[in-house]
Amino acid sequence: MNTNYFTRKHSEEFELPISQTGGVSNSRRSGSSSRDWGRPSSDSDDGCALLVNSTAGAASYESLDIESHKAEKGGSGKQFTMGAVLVGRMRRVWQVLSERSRIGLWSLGLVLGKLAAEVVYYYAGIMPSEFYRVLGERDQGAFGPLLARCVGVVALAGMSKAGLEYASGMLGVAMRRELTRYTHSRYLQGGRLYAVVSGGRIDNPDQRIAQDVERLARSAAEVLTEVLIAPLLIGYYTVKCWMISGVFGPLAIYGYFVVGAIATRWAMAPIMRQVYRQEQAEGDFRFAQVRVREFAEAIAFYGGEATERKQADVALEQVVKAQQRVVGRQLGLGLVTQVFAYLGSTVSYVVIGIPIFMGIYDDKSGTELSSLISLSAFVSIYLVFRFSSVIEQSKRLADVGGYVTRIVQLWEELDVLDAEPQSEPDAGIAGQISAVDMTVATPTGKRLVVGLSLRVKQGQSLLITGPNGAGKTSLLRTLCGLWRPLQGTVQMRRDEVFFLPQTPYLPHGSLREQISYPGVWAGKHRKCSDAQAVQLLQLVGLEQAARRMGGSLDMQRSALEWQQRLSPGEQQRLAVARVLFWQPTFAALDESTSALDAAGEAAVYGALVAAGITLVSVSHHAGAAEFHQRRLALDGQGGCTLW
Ligand SMILES: Nc1ncnc2c1ncn2[C@@H]1O[C@H](COP(=O)(O)OP(=O)(O)OP(=O)(O)O)[C@@H](O)[C@H]1O
Repeated sequence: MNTNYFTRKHSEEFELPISQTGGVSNSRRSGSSSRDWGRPSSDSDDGCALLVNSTAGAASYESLDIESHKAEKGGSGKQFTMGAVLVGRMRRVWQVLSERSRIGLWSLGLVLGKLAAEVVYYYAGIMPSEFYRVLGERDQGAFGPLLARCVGVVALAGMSKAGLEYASGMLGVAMRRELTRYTHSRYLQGGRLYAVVSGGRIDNPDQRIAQDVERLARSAAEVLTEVLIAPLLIGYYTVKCWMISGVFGPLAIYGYFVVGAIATRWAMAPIMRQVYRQEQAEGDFRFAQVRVREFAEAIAFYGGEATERKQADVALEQVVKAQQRVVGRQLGLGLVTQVFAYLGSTVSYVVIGIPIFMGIYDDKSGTELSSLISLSAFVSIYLVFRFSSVIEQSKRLADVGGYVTRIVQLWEELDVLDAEPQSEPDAGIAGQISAVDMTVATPTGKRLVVGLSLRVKQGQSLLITGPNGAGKTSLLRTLCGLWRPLQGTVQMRRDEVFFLPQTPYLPHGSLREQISYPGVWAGKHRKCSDAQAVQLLQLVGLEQAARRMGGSLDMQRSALEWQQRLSPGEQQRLAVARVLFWQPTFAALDESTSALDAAGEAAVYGALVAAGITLVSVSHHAGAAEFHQRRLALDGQGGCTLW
């Protein structure tokens, strides 16, 4: 939530437009500035007027637009590159992970386990060379113990491999948990969720959190162990190779690796971009599926399945095309990595061939030479294998790069929001909501209410009316701090205003939790007692519905169940019970009783007023007027009348 939308001002700084007795209509006064609008009259200190200085308004909006553009560049503008930006983003992911000790422990355990396993693999690898020797020398006495050793080593190697897979899986899970928790802690706090979702600069944030993080964690856990262990093993096998084949062996293999690395780098670049796009298409596809599920009833009534199928197929095609592009780009990389891996065994024969043809092993017998060739082949093939494994990780690294980009982009967007100056949570004067010279506009820049000044004092409930699309909800959002005014200022105390949208929000939970949602409000943790719950349910006329649902206050139900088992009117009543529970100074009701019958609406408004809650309501129902002292009528042209 962009709480910086408020400018701190004291009430004495207000220069309010005239509000004559009986109200004032909008008056355009070309040529004068908002400061020329005169002083508040003695009996009324607020009013409503159209902004006159439209040039200033336009200039102000321009600057807002540029700001948001800058934010976009800073936030998600930098995308899927292989260069410094990606390295920086990967480092950031690592920082987040390394701050969590469990990740460090798992990684360390995995590296140690992998090293131990490598020792076992080494002994398994030199077995053929020993068999060559024992069989070549027809040493029957040594054959039995060698066979037993071989079975033991192979069993150990199998166990090591299975154990490592387990540890790598657990590391992936731990990484996922930490990355997701970190993202939650930044995304689900202080209005960030709304700002990201309504800002629209980050596609499918839910998919980034639910899917991309999981894929990143899984791939990264596998890549990580390979990459961490590679220098140790490469060093060890380089020395071994040197000892067997002299300096030419390692040199030949290192040269071979450099060529392979360059070819891989070249083949890898396009994949990351495609992985990023595939993830984006996956997110859109999933969103389409969720929407169809959410509106299943409406689609069934309309018989709209055929249209939905067409749209779902279109979304599927996007995913499939993106996936095909990824698979296509992987062909080139696969070719490079496979050729590199298979050519590796040939290189190993070159490595042993050089000292043999140079006559270095001329003194060896046939059996000794066979054993040496076998040992050398193992050592150099293993060295090549280590290099090719590093190169093969690049294939996974391309995926990791795509996932990292999507996740860190979301963090960067949150950084941008964090960097915006924040208003104090208690900005404003207790017991009033006020706006001065305020222009309300949609995020797309459409001006809905221009130059409005008003003050809602405690005990003076305000009813906002106007035709559809006039901007009533937008005005309420601005007064409650969800949107920033395009011009002018809004002052209110966030801990005084409780907002109820037209569509009630009933999350997973018990009836008690529904009443006391969000559980913490205005710095207070509160839980509804049994007696309170019964009283509130009576006040909003929900006793029967509660009985119908089993009468238990603590039975957990899914969000879908709440949606299905309570009618829209009953859901709205339950939401009103929440307001009565929290007893805020102000309740902002955005058509929150639109689904109630007339008697029910009167009863809940009566209960709210009796509880001493000042209402700022949007309603199309004539009956609502008697519960409000003041009225603001929007004309749909940017103007309004207050009386
Ligand atoms: N997030 C948004 N982005 C772009 N335009 C928006 C957004 N929210 C609202 N609008 C536009 O602003 C205008 C006013 O919408 P708003 O919901 O405030 O009207 P309203 O008076 O509450 O309408 P109704 O009586 O139908 O509820 C509409 O044209 C709407 O399309």
